[in-house]
Amino acid sequence: MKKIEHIGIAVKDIEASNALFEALFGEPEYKTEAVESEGVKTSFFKVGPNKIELLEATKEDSPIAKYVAKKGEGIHHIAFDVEDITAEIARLKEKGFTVLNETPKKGADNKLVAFLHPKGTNGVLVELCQEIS
Ligand SMILES: CC[C@@H](C(=O)O)C(=O)SCCNC(=O)CCNC(=O)[C@H](O)C(C)(C)COP(=O)(O)OP(=O)(O)OC[C@H]1O[C@@H](n2cnc3c(N)ncnc32)[C@H](O)[C@@H]1OP(=O)(O)O
Ligand SMILES: [Co+2]
Repeated sequence: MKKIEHIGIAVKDIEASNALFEALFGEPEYKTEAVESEGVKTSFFKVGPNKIELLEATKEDSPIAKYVAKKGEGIHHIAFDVEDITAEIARLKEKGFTVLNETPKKGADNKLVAFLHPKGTNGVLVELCQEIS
């Protein structure tokens, strides 16, 4: 894994949270994108070299809707940048991690993504991200 690609924060109202995080960071979001397959609207902020992803659910069975209903708003996942997501999935499976989608799927911001189950990672939902070239 190369670096943290982004930190994902689950929110109830992305418009209100965009204003809040703009006030916090001093810069507005640089991108917004809906990802239908995950049932989310996202927005992205740059903080120096780091990236924050806000996620609001757009449907009831979205992972974000379930998470907010159970735990409330807050840090939902940590995403790591990887060179070769298919190789990384194979390596982590071999190590005994539970990969939630063995076939990488299209995420936001031009990435292929895969997730590890938080039950196998001390309660942290881990996302792997590979830049689509
Ligand atoms: C925008 C695209 C992409 C990007 O490009 O960046 C994204 O970031 S998409 C983000 C949203 N998508 C996902 O999260 C996909 C992966 N997640 C899942 O497949 C599911 O959420 C899950 C992790 C398998 C949980 O689903 P499910 O079992 O249906 O939900 P439960 O509510 O029953 O949870 C079971 C268990 O897991 C705990 N949990 C759930 N989510 C998290 C989390 N984010 N972090 C830590 N723990 C989590 C939940 O609390 C339950 O625990 P117990 O209550 O102790 O059983
Ligand atoms: Co993410």
